[in-house]
Amino acid sequence: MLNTVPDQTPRLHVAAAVIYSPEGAILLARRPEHKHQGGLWEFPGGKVEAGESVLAALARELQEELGISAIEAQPLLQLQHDYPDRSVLLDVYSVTAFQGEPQGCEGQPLAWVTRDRLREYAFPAANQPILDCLLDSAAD
Ligand SMILES: Nc1nc2c([nH]c(=O)n2[C@@H]2O[C@H](COP(=O)(O)OP(=O)(O)OP(=O)(O)O)[C@@H](O)[C@H]2O)c(=O)[nH]1
Ligand SMILES: [Mg+2]
Repeated sequence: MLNTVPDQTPRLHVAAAVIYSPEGAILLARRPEHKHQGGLWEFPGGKVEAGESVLAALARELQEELGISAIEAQPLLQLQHDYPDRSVLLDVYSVTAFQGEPQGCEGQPLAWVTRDRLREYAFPAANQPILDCLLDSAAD
């Protein structure tokens, strides 16, 4: 029988957090060199596992990567991006309260960055709509 079903790589579902300090700075983490989009700065987070809710994934990733517990998270935006080697669906939340002091638990460098300095950091291409959103809201 002819195979008429096109090859489809499933879209990777990712939960990511724009984490705010009480002073309003945003936490960035640098992706390890050997990982997808390595060396670029990201909003902490990771893959949603099968059967897991996005918020549960977000909380788990922030605990694993930064050692913090998210207390308040609001949906910010959802976006899709097709890299040559993978397609992602990013579910982005604003985290405005958390418990603990963020640390690079996986050895990743961290930076607290004010919105006016976000442009100085190199991000994966998928992140452009997130940056547009954050920079737009800087106008208010
Ligand atoms: N966390 C995060 N991932 C992003 C961002 N932008 C972006 O394109 N991604 C992509 O989304 C995917 C997230 O994967 P990840 O490497 O964080 O996943 P993970 O924490 O579960 O890591 P693991 O696979 O080593 O367990 C990667 O392909 C990554 O390149 C971002 O701002 N934050
Ligand atoms: Mg991750």
